[in-house]
Amino acid sequence: MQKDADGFYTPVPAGMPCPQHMRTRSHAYRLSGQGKGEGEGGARTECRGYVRLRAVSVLGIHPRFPAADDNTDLIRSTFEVSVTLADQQADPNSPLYSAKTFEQLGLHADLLKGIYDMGFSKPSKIQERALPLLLSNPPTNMIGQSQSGTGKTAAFVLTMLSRVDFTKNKTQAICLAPSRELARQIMSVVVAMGKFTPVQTEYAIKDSIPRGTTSVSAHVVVGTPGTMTDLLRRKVIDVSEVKVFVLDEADNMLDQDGLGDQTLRVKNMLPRTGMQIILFSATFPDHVRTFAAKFAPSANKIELKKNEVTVDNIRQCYMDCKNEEHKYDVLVSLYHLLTIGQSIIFCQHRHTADRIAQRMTAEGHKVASLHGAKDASERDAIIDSFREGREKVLITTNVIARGIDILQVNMVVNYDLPLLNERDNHRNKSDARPDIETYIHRIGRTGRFGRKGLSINFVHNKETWAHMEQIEEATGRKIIRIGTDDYDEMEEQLKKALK
Ligand SMILES: Nc1ncnc2c1ncn2[C@@H]1O[C@H](COP(=O)(O)OP(=O)(O)OP(=O)(O)O)[C@@H](O)[C@H]1O
Repeated sequence: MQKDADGFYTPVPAGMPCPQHMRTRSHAYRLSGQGKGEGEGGARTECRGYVRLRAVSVLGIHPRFPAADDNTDLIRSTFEVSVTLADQQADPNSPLYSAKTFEQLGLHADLLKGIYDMGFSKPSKIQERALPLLLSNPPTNMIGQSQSGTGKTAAFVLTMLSRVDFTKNKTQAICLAPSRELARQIMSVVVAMGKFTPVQTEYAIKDSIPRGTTSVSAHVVVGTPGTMTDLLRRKVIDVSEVKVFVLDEADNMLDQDGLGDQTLRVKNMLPRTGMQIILFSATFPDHVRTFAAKFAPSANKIELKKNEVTVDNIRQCYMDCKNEEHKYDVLVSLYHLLTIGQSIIFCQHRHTADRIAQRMTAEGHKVASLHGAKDASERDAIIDSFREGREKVLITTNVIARGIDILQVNMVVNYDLPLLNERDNHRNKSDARPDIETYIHRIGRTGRFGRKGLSINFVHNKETWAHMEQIEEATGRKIIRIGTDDYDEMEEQLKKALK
């Protein structure tokens, strides 16, 4: 296992023996088809790795998620991983479908090497459609929408890397994301895809650049809007040569009730002409679309219809809880199922996440909690530990609702359904409205790139019931009931969902 300067693990080359599982996203991709039940894959790669015997589950699901650092119960596995996404990538109705190869998309040979090294074999639909538009000259802005987990990151990372002139030691591409966790993840993709290029990278996230640094000239800078604004204001980054400006989770980044002001401030400090602006998200609600079109004028647009926004491989369920306290009991009764793969529990407030985590820990369960009130280094340690599979259950807030890509996550629980900002809601609780976009992003933390996933919503009163119905209507997807008192039924339903 190797750590680079930023604390990321260096990808293990395709086809190499695997000493440690789940160390990098790219590597994790190659591994995630291990065992049965993942016959849908397409990228054929193999791994002779270690399998944790203890991971055999009550559901009979194969030990797909080998983990952690203790080697005591690891045995050398001899079976091969063959992730055959081919079926889905061959289905024209799938968001993973493409009629083209990466070669046909006009990418530089060094980037092709990076892509194949990550275990990708064919583009997804968004990559096939967006890349030729993104790479054509003169550069044209892009507003791109595609379902969660369908490969948007690769589309904009390849564009940034394609447009950088590596002979110049100047910042040429800037990417903003709504959370430090997502910025770090995007950077890991830049590093992996740019492995065969001389790309230099830098973060613009809290505590990433030592005080006193006066100049950053890395080719690609990835960060969050607050820190980026600060660095640009202090002229630490010379932006005169910036050619590409990317907003991941663009609807969130442009939302006037969220990060919109800060993002606009960043844009106003970047070159006014000749800069390609790229906006990507799985959701673009109507109230942001108009602003997005102004922010990225004359953009090529790739849009989804409202009923296409969620993917079919995520089974959406709900559990009818008696009251707030019963939600906790139900969560605890689910614990065993939550730890078969990995799971993320979303709460509306930080204090709820902390309280649940403390209670569960006190009762002997192993869970982690992550939210924006924790300091930067603690946040990094928690998400890294979860990514590496050391923690199986992560209790969190909306801070990681978007973008986070951890293939082993097969369950998402909405302990609290997402609500629109309280300031948007009327004081009267019954006027609160569900945050449909956040719901779509939260459940999208599972079911990545064609994998199966399950989301469970806890409803416990008239309001939450009404919110769930509104979500059903807005997404055009049925949410199926799972009983809370019959453990066998619960298990049976979960088994069905993950099959
Ligand atoms: N062409 C490909 N072949 C195989 N795997 C791919 C391909 N493109 C992307 N992936 C993998 O699919 C997963 C999801 O990709 P990514 O995180 O870019 O999704 P996304 O569309 O940005 O999702 P979100 O909307 O949640 O941010 C990642 O693990 C990525 O490595």
